[in-house]
Formats: sequence, structure tokens, C-alpha cells
Amino acid sequence: MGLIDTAALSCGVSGLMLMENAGTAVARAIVRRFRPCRVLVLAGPGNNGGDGYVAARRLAERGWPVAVAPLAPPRPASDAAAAAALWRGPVVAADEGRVQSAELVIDAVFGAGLARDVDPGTVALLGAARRLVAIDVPSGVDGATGAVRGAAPRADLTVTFAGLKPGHLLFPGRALCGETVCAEIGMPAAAFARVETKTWRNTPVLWRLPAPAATGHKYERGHLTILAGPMSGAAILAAAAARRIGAGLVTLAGPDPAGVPPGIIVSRAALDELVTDPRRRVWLCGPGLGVEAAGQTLARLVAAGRAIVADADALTSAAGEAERLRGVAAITPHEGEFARVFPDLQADRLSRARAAAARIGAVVVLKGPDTVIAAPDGRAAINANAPPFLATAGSGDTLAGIAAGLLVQGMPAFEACCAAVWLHGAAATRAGGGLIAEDLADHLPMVVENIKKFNF
Ligand SMILES: NC(=O)C1=CN([C@@H]2O[C@H](COP(=O)(O)OP(=O)(O)OC[C@H]3O[C@@H](n4cnc5c(N)ncnc54)[C@H](OP(=O)(O)O)[C@@H]3O)[C@@H](O)[C@H]2O)[C@@H](O)CC1
Ligand SMILES: Nc1ncnc2c1ncn2[C@@H]1O[C@H](COP(=O)(O)OP(=O)(O)O)[C@@H](O)[C@H]1O
Ligand SMILES: [K+]
Repeated sequence: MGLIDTAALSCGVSGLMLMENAGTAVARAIVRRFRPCRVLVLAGPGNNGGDGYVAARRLAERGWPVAVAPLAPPRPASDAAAAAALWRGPVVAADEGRVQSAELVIDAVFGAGLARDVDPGTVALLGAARRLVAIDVPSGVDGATGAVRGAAPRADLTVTFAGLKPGHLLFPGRALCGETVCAEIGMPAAAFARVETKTWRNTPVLWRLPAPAATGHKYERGHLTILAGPMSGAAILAAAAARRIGAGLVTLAGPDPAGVPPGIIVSRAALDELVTDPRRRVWLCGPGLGVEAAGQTLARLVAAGRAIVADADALTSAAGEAERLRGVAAITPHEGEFARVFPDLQADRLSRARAAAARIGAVVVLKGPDTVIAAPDGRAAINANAPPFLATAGSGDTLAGIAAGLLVQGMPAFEACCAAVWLHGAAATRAGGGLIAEDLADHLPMVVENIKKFNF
């Protein structure tokens, strides 16, 4: 049982009432999407099964032909047993033929109580469904991590309750949920207040973008320094993004970056000179820099106490030596870079990002289709707005530029990184399928305008 469920019960709410509301919400979601058809409910032994019995009763009350196939009897004297006792319709054996001939199957086998791998017989049954509606999660998906325990079916619709769980947002779970509906089931506000939430879906309600002061000048909006190396395109992409998101001034520091647009300042001054300039508070270190140079400059910037976003080659320079990253504000690794820096961290993405953030005392942005942003104090956000065409060279450099560009405007590191990841996904969605990394920055202003319009 989830923390919120336990808190609800200790607030005096009856579990049976929540179950009644949950099953009713499932039936309502089905009625809204499908024409009346023959339904088979596969019911497990716990409360997930109990929700299934309620959904069966609610659909039958509307005249739908429904049968329940219990995979195990409900636990004695449980809420699920009470819900099962109220079911007056047909109870049939759970066999593959019945599942195949049903026009819609409700997966009420396992939910939040999934405790081990699902057995092959249950996997085969669920896999035989023509159309599947999952209660809470497709059975086999771990709601806390999105991992699959043994196997899990692909649902057409998943109806969950009170709030999305990490497993609805993290792959592979996300891909198996189909359309996901979150139903309100009367969970009291006091129950939410009792549970200290530390994991969120990344949306604009989590952060507030900086706004320039009416009388501000460019240095007040922030002066970002980006180290440029032999692959200067990476630093130029990051600089464009930082400028579009509102950094007042962006300097590329490097020997001779080629093809720099006119609004970007280039400095060939020695690092020792630049790093002592107090206005150069925030730095981006890594994209296109070369591993050796990145390692050396990173150490120098950390020693100078600068706020640093470390990406790409700066991360590779810390392979197997995560302690080299202590002192930075944020790191933005993809899976490969993460594995290089933290080879011993092997758990799910959410836990790994959290553990890494705690270890180095910095925000970790573990990139991917379900990017996780984790802070050293345990807060974490999971991002779900990134389209797959972001998988194109240079889009990570752009993300690092957005994050550094927000950091330099005074946003705290966790909020800056959450905002950067969401804006990056929203810009990619606006850019559409043919996007290349160069396009992303140009879409940022409209994305920001839309956020303002919706009053986030
Ligand atoms: N509580 C509330 O307030 C609300 C809860 N709600 C609903 O309750 C659901 C959670 O219910 P739950 O805690 O009873 O767990 P559930 O997922 O039904 O399964 C537990 C049973 O399955 C068994 N089992 C586990 N894994 C297994 C495996 N691989 N293979 C075989 N057996 C396995 C496990 O066995 P055991 O480990 O005890 O041996 C136990 O008997 C939640 O998802 C939501 O739908 C809603 O009604 C809203 C309000
Ligand atoms: N399948 C995907 N769906 C959504 N976003 C993705 C996907 N694959 C990668 N991304 C995003 O694209 C970016 C790629 O970054 P990275 O791998 O560092 O690229 P590069 O080094 O070429 O700039 C990251 O922000 C990542 O989250
Ligand atoms: K289920």
C-alpha cells in the first residue's frame, strides 16, 4: 500500500469507500471511451482485484455484459473480499480462451502491491487480451520505478488514482500504460499533507522563470561564460540557447572558436584571468571541450568556487572519480556518461539520479526520454514532455545552455534544471519532427510566452 493510502486510512477515510470510488472511476473511464461490449475482469488477490470487482458491478449496473475471472480468492476479511461479496454477476475460470473472446479485458491483477515477478501463466493470460484496461498500473509494472517485474502487458488505457506514480512516467512502464487517466477518489487533503512529497512530474508549476527588472542592465540579467574547445559548435549551440532564455551576456572562452554569431562575445584571455572576474559567477564546462582540457578547467573552476554546469567532456573527465564533480551546481549526463562517472550505481533511473545527487552534492539531470532531475536533498522530478526527435546530435548541448542560462539569472539549481528540461521538450515539440539542434533555441521565446499566457 502506498504512503498516501496509509495516510488516508489514518485520517479516518474508509478503504472500502476509496475502493468504491476507484472502481467507479474505472467504469466511468471505460464508458466514456468504449461502446458497450463483453467485458472480462481478471481479478488478483489484493485491493487491485477489489477495484476490479467494483468496476465490474458498476459496468453491469449500466447493462454491460461482464464476468469476473478471479486469479486468486480475495484475502479474507479484506476490503477486496467485501467488494467481491457485492458482485452478483458471473464468476468464471480464468483461461486464455475466455480472455481472447472478451471484447475488453480489465487488468485488476496486481497494482501497488506487486511484490515479485509475475508468473508465466498470468503473463500469458494478460497478453491474450484484445483490448486491455489496466487498473492503477498494467500488472507487472512497478509503480515506484517503471520497471517490469517479469513481464507486463501493454494496456490501451490505464486508470490510476490520486496522483501519477513514477512508473507511469518512467520507461518502460510509461510505454505500457497507453492513455493514462488519473482519477480523483476522495483522498482527503489531510492525507496529502501528512505525506512529504519529494517526487513530482516536471511541469511549470514546479518553478518560476526569472523576469528582467524594469531598470535592469545586461550584467544584472547574468553573465555566462562557456568554455569552448576544438568542437566549438557545441559551445555555440549552448550559447545560443542561454541567450534565448534570457542570459544578459554570454562569453565563449577559448583559443579561437570558429563561426561564432555576432552577439556572442569571444574571449581568448587565459582561464586564470577570467576566473578571477567576480561577474563571471556561472560557467558551462564540457561541451566540445576535449576530455583533458575539461578535466583541468573543471578543477580550476571548482577551486575558484564558481557555479558550474558540467556536461559532456567534463563528465567523462570524472570517469570513475565522481568526487571530482563535488562543488559543481549541476551535471547533465546521458546514460553513457552517467555509467562512466557512477559505475557502481545500478538501480532504477530515479534512485540512481537521487543517489548520484546526494553523493556529489549537486543537481543531477539524468537525460533520456524520461529525464530525471534530482537534487542532493532528495527532491526529484520526472520529465514527460520530450518528443523522441530530440535524439539528435547537439540537443544535449542546447539543454546545458538553457540550464546555465537560467542559473545565471538567479534561479536555484534544481528549479533551473527542471525548467530547462521542460522548456527543451516544449521547444522540440514546437519545432516538430524535422528538428535539428540549431532550431531549438529559436523556439524558446514562444514557449516562454505561452507559459506566461497560461499564468503558471
Ligand atoms: N489502499 C487504498 O487506500 C487504495 C488502494 N487501491 C487499490 O489497491 C491497490 C493496492 O492493493 P494491495 O496493496 O492490496 O496490492 P495488490 O496490488 O492488489 O496486490 C497484492 C497481492 O498480490 C500478491 N502479489 C504481489 N505480487 C505478486 C506476484 N508477482 N505474483 C503473485 N502474487 C503477487 C500479494 O501477495 P503477497 O506478497 O502478500 O504474498 C498480495 O496478496 C492499488 O494498486 C489500487 O488498485 C484503490 O482501491 C484506491 C485506494
Ligand atoms: N528518445 C528520446 N525522447 C526524448 N528525448 C530524448 C530522447 N533521446 C534523447 N533525448 C534528449 O535529447 C538530448 C540528447 O542529449 P545528448 O545525448 O547529450 O546529445 P548531444 O551530446 O549530441 O548534445 C537530451 O536532452 C535527452 O534527454
Ligand atoms: K493492474
